[in-house]
Amino acid sequence: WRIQVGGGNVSVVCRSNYEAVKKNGFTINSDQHGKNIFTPNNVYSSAKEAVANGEEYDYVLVCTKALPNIEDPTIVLKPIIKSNKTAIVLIQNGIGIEEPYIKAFPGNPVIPATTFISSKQLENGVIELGEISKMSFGLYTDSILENDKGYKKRGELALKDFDKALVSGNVRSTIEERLQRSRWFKLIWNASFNTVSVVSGQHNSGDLINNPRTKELIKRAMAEVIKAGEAVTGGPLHDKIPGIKIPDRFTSSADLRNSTVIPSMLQDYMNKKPMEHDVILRIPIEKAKAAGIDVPVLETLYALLIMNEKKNLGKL
Ligand SMILES: NC(=O)C1=CN([C@@H]2O[C@H](COP(=O)(O)OP(=O)(O)OC[C@H]3O[C@@H](n4cnc5c(N)ncnc54)[C@H](OP(=O)(O)O)[C@@H]3O)[C@@H](O)[C@H]2O)C=CC1
Ligand SMILES: CC(C)(CO)C(=O)C(=O)O
Repeated sequence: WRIQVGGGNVSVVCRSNYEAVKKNGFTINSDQHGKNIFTPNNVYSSAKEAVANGEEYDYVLVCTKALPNIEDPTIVLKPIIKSNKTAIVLIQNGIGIEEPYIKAFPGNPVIPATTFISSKQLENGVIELGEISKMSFGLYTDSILENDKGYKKRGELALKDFDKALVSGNVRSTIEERLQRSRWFKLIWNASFNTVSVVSGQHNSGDLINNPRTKELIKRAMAEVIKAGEAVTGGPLHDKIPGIKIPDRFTSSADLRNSTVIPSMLQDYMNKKPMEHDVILRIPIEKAKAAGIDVPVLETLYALLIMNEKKNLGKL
C-alpha cells in the first residue's frame, strides 16, 4: 500500500480474502495515515496467475506467517521466481526464516525485514493499523556461496531501491547492517509478549503488564532472549540501551499501556490458526543452546504453547 502511494506498481496474491479484495480492494484504517482504500494494481488468486502474462517482478514480498514446521514456504513462490533479478523480501517475525529461500533460490537476494506495526484484519480486506509504522531490513549473507560475487551487488541495489520506495510512501525505513541483531531485538517482544498472551489464557499486552506476575514472567523471558541473542550475534542487541535495561524499557513503556496490542500469535490462536512457535521459540532455543546459553523460561513457554495449539486445533 505505502509502496504504491510512493509510486510503485503493486500486485497482490490473496487466498481466503481474494473475492473481497478483488471486488473492493483493501480498506485500511490507520492511526497514522487515516482511512484509505488501497486498490492494488492487480489482485491474483495464486502465484501462477500472477505470472500468466509473462510478468517478472523486481520484488516479491512474503507477508505470510512463517510456518516452516507445517510446509516448505518456498513452494508457493516457485512460479514467480524466474531469474535471480527478483529480490525476496521476508516481512516476518522470527529467527532462521531465510535458509529455505537461500536453498530454493540460490542467487536471488533475500532481504529479511522486521516491522514494528500493529495490524489486524477485522474482516476480509478490512485492516486496522496501529500508530507505529517502521521497518528495518538488510541483505542476508550468512550462508551465501563465496563464488556468487554478484549476490552482494544485486542485493545492495535491491536494498537501496526498496528503501527509496518505502521512504516515498512515508514509512520510517532503515537499512540494517547487522541484520541478525535487529531480528533478535524484535524477538525480545515476540518470544515474550506473544507467547505469554496465549499461555496465560488469551490476554492482550496491557493486561499482561498490569499483572505483576505476568509482567515478571515476560521480563524473565526477555532476559533469556537478550542473553541468547547477544551470544549468537556476538554483541549487544541495541546501540544505546544496555541489554540489562531492555526488559524494563519494554514493559514500562507508557505507549504500551495506552495502546494495547493483541499480539499476532494470540490473533492466530483466537482464529484457530497455527502459531509461529517454530521461528519464535524452537529455532531460537536451539541456537541459544548451541551457543551455550540455558533458556528454561523459553523452553517452558514452548512446551505449553505446543500443547495449547494441539488442543486448539483439535489435534490432541
Ligand atoms: N500482525 C502484526 O501486527 C505483526 C505481524 N508481524 C509478522 O508478519 C508476518 C505476517 O503476519 P500477519 O500479517 O499478522 O499475518 P496474517 O495471518 O494476518 O496474514 C497472512 C496472510 O497471508 C495469507 N497467506 C498465507 N499463505 C498463503 C499462500 N500460500 N498463498 C496466498 N496467501 C497466503 C493468509 O491467507 P489466509 O487468510 O487464507 O490464511 C493471510 O491473508 C508474520 O511473520 C508476523 O509474525 C510482524 C509485526 C507485526
Ligand atoms: C510487536 C508486535 C505485537 C506488533 O508490532 C508483533 O510483532 C506481533 O504482534 O507479532
